[in-house]
Amino acid sequence: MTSYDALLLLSFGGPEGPEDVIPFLENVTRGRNIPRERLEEVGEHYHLFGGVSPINRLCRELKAAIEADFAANGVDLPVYWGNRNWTPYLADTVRQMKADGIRRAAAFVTSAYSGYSTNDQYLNDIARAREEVPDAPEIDKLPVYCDRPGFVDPFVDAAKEALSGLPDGARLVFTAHSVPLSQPNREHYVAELERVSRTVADRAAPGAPWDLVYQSRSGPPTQPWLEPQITDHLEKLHGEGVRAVAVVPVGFVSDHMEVKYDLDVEAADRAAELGLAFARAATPGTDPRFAALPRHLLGETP
Ligand SMILES: CC1=C(CCC(=O)O)c2cc3nc(cc4[nH]c(cc5[nH]c(cc1n2)c(C)c5CCC(=O)O)c(CCC(=O)O)c4C)C(CCC(=O)O)=C3C
Ligand SMILES: [Fe+2]
Repeated sequence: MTSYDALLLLSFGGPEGPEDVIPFLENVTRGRNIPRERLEEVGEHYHLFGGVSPINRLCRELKAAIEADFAANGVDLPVYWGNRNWTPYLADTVRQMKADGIRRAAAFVTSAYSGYSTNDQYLNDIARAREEVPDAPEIDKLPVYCDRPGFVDPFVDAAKEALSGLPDGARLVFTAHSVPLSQPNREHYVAELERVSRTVADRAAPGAPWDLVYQSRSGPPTQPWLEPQITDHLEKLHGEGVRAVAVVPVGFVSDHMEVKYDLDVEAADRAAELGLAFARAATPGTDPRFAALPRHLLGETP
């Protein structure tokens, strides 16, 4: 079905113990203009969870789910996994692929959208890792998949499920990671987020109002980022008489720290203070429809 001889799962990486937290944050923010206080604050989020981000476990589970999907559908390709910011580092994975005789791999990235942070930076990661490995395998990133049923359908079900536990008239609030307004290709990222949010809203709660908001901003306060921030938005909705919100994290593929802290702790606490009923929709995670996406995308490659 394809001329690729491996699939590479490419992700962000996260700490797996308290001693990893600072070195991980240093890796993420190297060469970037992130205030020291923001780093200390984010470090605390990780320490609340024992210094362990869920993201590496989620990647191991997704890798296993993709392998199961391949096996069940007669796709005989090995699956490798590498990260940008923590072990297993991508360059080490590429070195292993080379040692195993892999010549040409397709990369499935744990980010569904166009834009710099969500696409271009992963292309840079691949280029940099390949430069570190003599005679490295070719690696092509699979296409942006935010509009694919394997990504959208699990969110539709999750949005319905979140709404089902809330009183009538609950507002659907879609959320994604904020980025600086100056970030290259930001307009593509935003256009896709709006499109996915509209699709999910139309299917989960036809005709009901919905909003797209942002979370997890960092950077200096003087630098403009995508807004509104979810916590400010919850206050605004409350002021308008909304009494319940279903938050749907369409910007992410799994329940990593930006979801487990910034939504399940920070946004949920703000909602509780306001007296807003709050439900957070699940992310695709290891949904079999999501785990089948790499196979579907590979099926379209020459
Ligand atoms: C668009 C986007 C995604 C979604 C696409 C994708 O999934 O890739 C994403 C995902 C993630 N971001 C993550 C963690 C962090 N991101 C940071 C910083 C930043 N993120 C940015 C954007 C995004 N980030 C930006 C513009 C910055 C500023 C610095 C820079 O321009 O790079 C910082 C530094 C501290 C802070 O400022 O928060 C941390 C620790 C984790 C891991 C979570 C875990 O451990 O479970 C994940 C999945
Ligand atoms: Fe981030």
